[in-house]
Order: sequence, then structure tokens, then C-alpha cells
Amino acid sequence: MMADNKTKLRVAVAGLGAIGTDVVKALDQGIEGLTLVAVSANSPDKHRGWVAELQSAPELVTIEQLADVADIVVECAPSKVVRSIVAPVVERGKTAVVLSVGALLQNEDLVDLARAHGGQIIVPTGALIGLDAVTAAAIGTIHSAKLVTRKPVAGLLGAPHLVENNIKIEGITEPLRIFEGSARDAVKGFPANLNVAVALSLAGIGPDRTRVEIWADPTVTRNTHRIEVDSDSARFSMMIENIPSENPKTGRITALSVIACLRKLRASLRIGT
Ligand SMILES: NC(=O)C1=CN([C@@H]2O[C@H](COP(=O)(O)OP(=O)(O)OC[C@H]3O[C@@H](n4cnc5c(N)ncnc54)[C@H](O)[C@@H]3O)[C@@H](O)[C@H]2O)C=CC1
Ligand SMILES: O=C([O-])CC(=O)C(=O)O
Repeated sequence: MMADNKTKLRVAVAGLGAIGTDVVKALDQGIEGLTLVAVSANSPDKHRGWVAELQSAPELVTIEQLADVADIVVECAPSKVVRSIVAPVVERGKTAVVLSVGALLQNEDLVDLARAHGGQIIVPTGALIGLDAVTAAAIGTIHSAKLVTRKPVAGLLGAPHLVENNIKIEGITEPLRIFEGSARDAVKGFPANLNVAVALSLAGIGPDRTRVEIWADPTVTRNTHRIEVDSDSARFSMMIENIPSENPKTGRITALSVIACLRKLRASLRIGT
């Protein structure tokens, strides 16, 4: 990172939706060692008012400009723009925090780019649970890793897998398994829903060996993720039941996970892997 311990790292946020807005507000309220310098939005005029009232008065710039003005860029945007946000950051040896993790599978060279230039890509635990244990187990041998996701119908509508296979979930009265396969295929079919599957796979045994089940479940109101891991050090299963944010596809805890991740960057006491 560019700054030394006494200098604040400059942070920018790309995308002012459910996650980005909360992250911007938290940065504005103050996170140890960090300062908010810029934000980027698809419709800047919609955000000019409240952004101008922030204490830190960040600049509103395009996603391509973020890497020039910040040391850390937090991507909270749709997966299709991840490359445009992350490539210039890591090419400058800076840090990108990536939420649209699924996009990393279509852009695997971004990690190579970061390696070549001394940059870093950070994937927070986000909507999931237990990536501390998965990364630890992966130092040894993980035999199997599985994710079972259940979402209310509203959190899944419009997913390409449903549209392409003509799977109708509106009006179902019982849980319906709508996908079973690898994490790689899960995120192709559900790009706005299954970032967590890719995060689990990158922490553990990769997108082809990580198994995923997705259920449309009219009996739940929360986005529910259960991970099951068997390894030579431990066997564990963990479940998280996320209250949806104003974006029904996204759990409220996701923004909090990003804020916790940013706090860890310069905190005097750091808990967890
Ligand atoms: N890793 C994880 O655990 C999770 C990841 N996500 C992912 O995080 C991303 C953000 O999620 P949300 O905030 O819920 O989405 P959202 O749809 O509420 O917000 C995305 C924002 O990005 C803006 N945007 C679009 N194109 C842009 C551009 N070219 N420049 C600047 N801004 C642009 C949109 O206008 C929108 O305001 C999504 O890709 C989502 O799938 C969501 C939940 C959990
Ligand atoms: O449950 C959530 O908050 C969203 C989600 O699964 C994802 O994007 O991976």
C-alpha cells in the first residue's frame, strides 16, 4: 500500500447501491487510518445532493478515474464493470476490495495483474460465513466443500438460469431446488446471487470442485447460506440467515462485512484470520 502508518490511506467506492451507500456513510463517519476521497455512480446526478453533504466531501468521478485518486478502491457495482474498476487499481500496485466476486472467474488474469504489479485483491466474507475456517482448512487438505443457498422468490427473479431454462418460480408454494452443480456454473446462472459460492470456492478447493445447491423457497424471508466442509483438520457446517437489504438479492450484513474488512486494514487490534 502507498501510505505509511502515519498517513491515512485514501479510499474510493465504486457503485452507490445497497452496499456502496452504507460503506460510504461508514467511511464518512470515520474508520481508523482511512479517508474517503472519491465515489463513482452510474447516474451521478442522482447522488450529487447527499454526497455533497458528507463531511469528507468525496469527489464524484468515473470508475476509470478512481485508481488515480485512491489507494484502495471498493467495488460495489454490477459484475459487468468489475474489470474496468479493478484492472487500473491493481496495475498501479494498489488494493481493490471486490464484492462481485463471481466476475473474478471470467477475469482470472486480474489476479496475475495484481501479482505482477504488487497490487492486491481483497474479497471480504460478504454475505457468507466461515471463510476464516475455510482458508485455514485449505492450508491442509479439504476433501469436500458445499454451499446450499435458499432465497425467497423475490431474491432470485430474473436470474439467467431461470430465464434460459424457462423455470417459473413466481407463485410456488413449496421449496424448489432450481440448481445443483459447480460454483463456476452457479455464478454463471445466478450472477447477482451466487457471489458467495465463488468466494467459498476461492477460499477452499476452487470453482469446479465446490458443489452448490440453490433453492427458491417461499417459506423463508431471509437469504440463507449453509456451508459444509470436510477436511483433514476439521469438519464444519455453518449457516447464516441474512435479512435482505433494500436490494432483495443482497443481505444487509454484506455492507457490514465490507466495513469490518476496511476497519481491519489499519486497526491496532485485529481479530480473526
Ligand atoms: N460478495 C458478496 O457476498 C456479495 C456480493 N454482492 C454483489 O455486490 C455487488 C453490489 O451489490 P448491491 O450494492 O446490492 O447492488 P446494487 O444494484 O444495489 O448497486 C450497484 C450500483 O452500482 C451502480 N453502477 C452500475 N454501473 C456503474 C458504473 N459504470 N459506474 C458506477 N456505478 C455503477 C448502479 O447504479 C447501482 O447503484 C453486486 O454485484 C452484487 O451481486 C451482493 C451481495 C453479497
Ligand atoms: O445473500 C446475499 O446477500 C447475496 C448473495 O448471496 C451473493 O451475492 O452471493
